[in-house]
Amino acid sequence: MFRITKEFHFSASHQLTSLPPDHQCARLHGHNYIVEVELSAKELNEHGFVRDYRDLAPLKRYIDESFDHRHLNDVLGHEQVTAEYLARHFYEWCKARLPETSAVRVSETPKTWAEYRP
Ligand SMILES: Nc1nc2c(c(=O)[nH]1)N=C([C@H](O)[C@H](O)COP(=O)(O)OP(=O)(O)OP(=O)(O)O)CN2
Ligand SMILES: [Zn+2]
Repeated sequence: MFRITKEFHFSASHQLTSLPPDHQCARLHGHNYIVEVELSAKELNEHGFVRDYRDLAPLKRYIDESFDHRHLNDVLGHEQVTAEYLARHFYEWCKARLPETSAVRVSETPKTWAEYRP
């Protein structure tokens, strides 16, 4: 199996309102998010690629236009804007366009990663 990954970066605010009020993430705050998309294939295409990295350009546009410098509770339309839910959201967006999508990871801080891999 061959696997490739590409990272996308954006900055955004969120507020996890279901957490207890003394949890720091119940307050409005922001992160410099990293989204890492993983694509997999048993065989390479005629160019020796799982998929051209350039084919992920629409995801960059989607992130720049809809997520960068926005409030994620508004973007996703719910209050549980966790790294886990973001990873699943981006997985489903990518899978609908790029069938080789096998997982998406999201980082909120330099020490944390959440992954969605069905
Ligand atoms: N499983 C999850 N736990 C937490 C999430 C999440 O999305 N999934 N999100 C948050 C906060 O939004 C934020 O990411 C804070 O994370 P945390 O690692 O607790 O933040 P710190 O950098 O302040 O942690 P230190 O240990 O002080 O470095 C919380 N949990
Ligand atoms: Zn947070």
